[in-house]
Amino acid sequence: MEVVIVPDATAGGALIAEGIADLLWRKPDALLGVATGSTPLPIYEALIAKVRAGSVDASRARVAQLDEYVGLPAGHPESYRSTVLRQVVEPLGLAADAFMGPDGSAEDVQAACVAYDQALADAGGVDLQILGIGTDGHIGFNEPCSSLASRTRIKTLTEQTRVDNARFFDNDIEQVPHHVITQGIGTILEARHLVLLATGEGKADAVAATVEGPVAALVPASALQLHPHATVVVDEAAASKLKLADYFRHTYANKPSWQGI
Ligand SMILES: N[C@@H]1[C@@H](O)[C@H](O)[C@@H](COP(=O)(O)O)O[C@@H]1O
Repeated sequence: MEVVIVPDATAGGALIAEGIADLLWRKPDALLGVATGSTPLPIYEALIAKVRAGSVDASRARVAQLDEYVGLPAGHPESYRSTVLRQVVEPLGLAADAFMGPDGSAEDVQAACVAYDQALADAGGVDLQILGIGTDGHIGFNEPCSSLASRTRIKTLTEQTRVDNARFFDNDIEQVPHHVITQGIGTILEARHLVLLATGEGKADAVAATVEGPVAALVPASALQLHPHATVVVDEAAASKLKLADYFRHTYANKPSWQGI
């Protein structure tokens, strides 16, 4: 696992967008796994700016959702499908068929989960998966004690996650669904490169447990320790509880420039 400490969220977004640009250069039809929430926005903004400036050609890129609420009406503005379309797919100028996600309004949710895992495999697998992290250490919507081998499936949100996400629903927790579909941790680990961005002091405990704690289902993001190519990008505040922060800084400062993230 590589840990990169950046001054702020903007720098983190720029660094990861550069990594995506390198990937699209090597593989123009790369499948990008995208997370929602506030944290990845600087990544999308930096990538969209590169595309608009003509320095990156994302016209053949494909995008895959990480997770989805269950039971929101189709087209709800806070469904993750609507969010990813608005924040990533449309600004990048991608066609709707370049985008895939689990069907949160399916009658048979379990079948929709199995179908999504299959669709990811049929698409050749995710090349680079962007991840945020919940304050409780969740990735996607894999709440604490999710199996580290889990596949895409339905999950029940913790009260903490519903409180955290209420800001997207008029600060009304009653509007936040209880159930979600999420790529499983086993599914996420199949992506070729995992890139987790965490910013702000509120994520410092979760980051320390993820990076320096034991691999444990209690901290789902700690599964990144099992992946051969995982990059954790954190700002100074999110890095503030890392014991090895100086080592991570030294390592990154001395990294060969050709290596990228
Ligand atoms: N399902 C999403 C996660 O993918 C995201 O990482 C997390 C943190 O969101 P934020 O970046 O807004 O803190 O929120 C939700 O639970």
